[in-house]
Amino acid sequence: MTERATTTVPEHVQLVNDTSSGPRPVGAVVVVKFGGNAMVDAGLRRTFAEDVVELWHAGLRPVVVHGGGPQISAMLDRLGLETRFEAGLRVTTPETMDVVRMVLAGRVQRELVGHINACGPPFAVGMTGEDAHTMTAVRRPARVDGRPVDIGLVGDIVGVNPGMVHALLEDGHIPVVSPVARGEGGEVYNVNADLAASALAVALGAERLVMLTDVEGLYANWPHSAEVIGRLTADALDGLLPGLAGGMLPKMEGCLRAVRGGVRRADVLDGRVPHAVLRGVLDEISPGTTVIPGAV
Ligand SMILES: Nc1ncnc2c1ncn2[C@@H]1O[C@H](COP(=O)(O)OP(=O)(O)O)[C@@H](O)[C@H]1O
Ligand SMILES: CC(=O)N[C@@H](CCC(=O)OP(=O)(O)O)C(=O)O
Repeated sequence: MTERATTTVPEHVQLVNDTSSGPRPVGAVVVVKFGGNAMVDAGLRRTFAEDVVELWHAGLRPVVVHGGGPQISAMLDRLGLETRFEAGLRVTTPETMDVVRMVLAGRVQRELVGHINACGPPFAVGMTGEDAHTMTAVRRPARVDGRPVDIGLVGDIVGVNPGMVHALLEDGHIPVVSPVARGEGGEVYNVNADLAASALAVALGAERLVMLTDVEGLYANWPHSAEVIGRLTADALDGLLPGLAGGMLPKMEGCLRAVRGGVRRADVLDGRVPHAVLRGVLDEISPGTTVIPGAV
């Protein structure tokens, strides 16, 4: 039998027992999706981090899922690789997947963790859906004008194991999750961040899902009008989905899946407004689009 190795800590190394955030009872979980378009402004990234920390101090347990579409496209452009979207999802070749993972986990997530930790405690911990097998995905089939199209390594989440996220919350941390998932056979998938946030919210039994984006909310008859739909039920949204396009399609599909999966309320908020998260979560009436469960 092999003996378990023990670690001897040299005297000059101080063991830091960080009790400043520390384990504490887990309050209502709020999953906040921070969209790549709202993230391009450095000032907004800072106020977003302040808000997330403020939510934690208010007794809530925020979990951040971040996007990074514009940042991925900029890197693909620098590398001379093509950017193409179908039904709001990036066509992902194996080469694209490498860039997606590098930008999301190596850059966007790192910066966000740094911003939150500059405002903490509490302190943020970054992870991707691959870590601890948190998110499992299969290849997502896509149809354009009724015809099947190959969008490559785009994943649809089929399983969420929220244990690691719960553990971080219980230890007083703010998890920051990149939307990359693992396939059953170990392959890696690019998951739209709205759909990743939605799946995680359901698995965590979150009270709220908040999606920050670069418009005021869901517009009726977009792009012909910019009239925000303030509040709508899951069934009403279901009826609207086939008429939606672009980035709003996965976002609203994510809201629908969340409220149908038990989340009490999903909001799409204008992330260009400073402190949109704090206002949106703490105020009963949010300025964007609110989706609630139920019939029309
Ligand atoms: N009905 C709609 N209402 C509002 N925005 C829409 C609508 N349909 C498409 N869009 C587009 O969706 C975009 C938001 O989605 P996306 O670019 O994926 O943002 P994010 O990076 O925040 O996820 C808006 O900037 C807008 O161009
Ligand atoms: C499959 C798919 O489209 N994945 C997205 C993941 C990032 C994302 O969703 O970022 P935003 O929230 O900023 O749009 C992408 O590659 O752009």
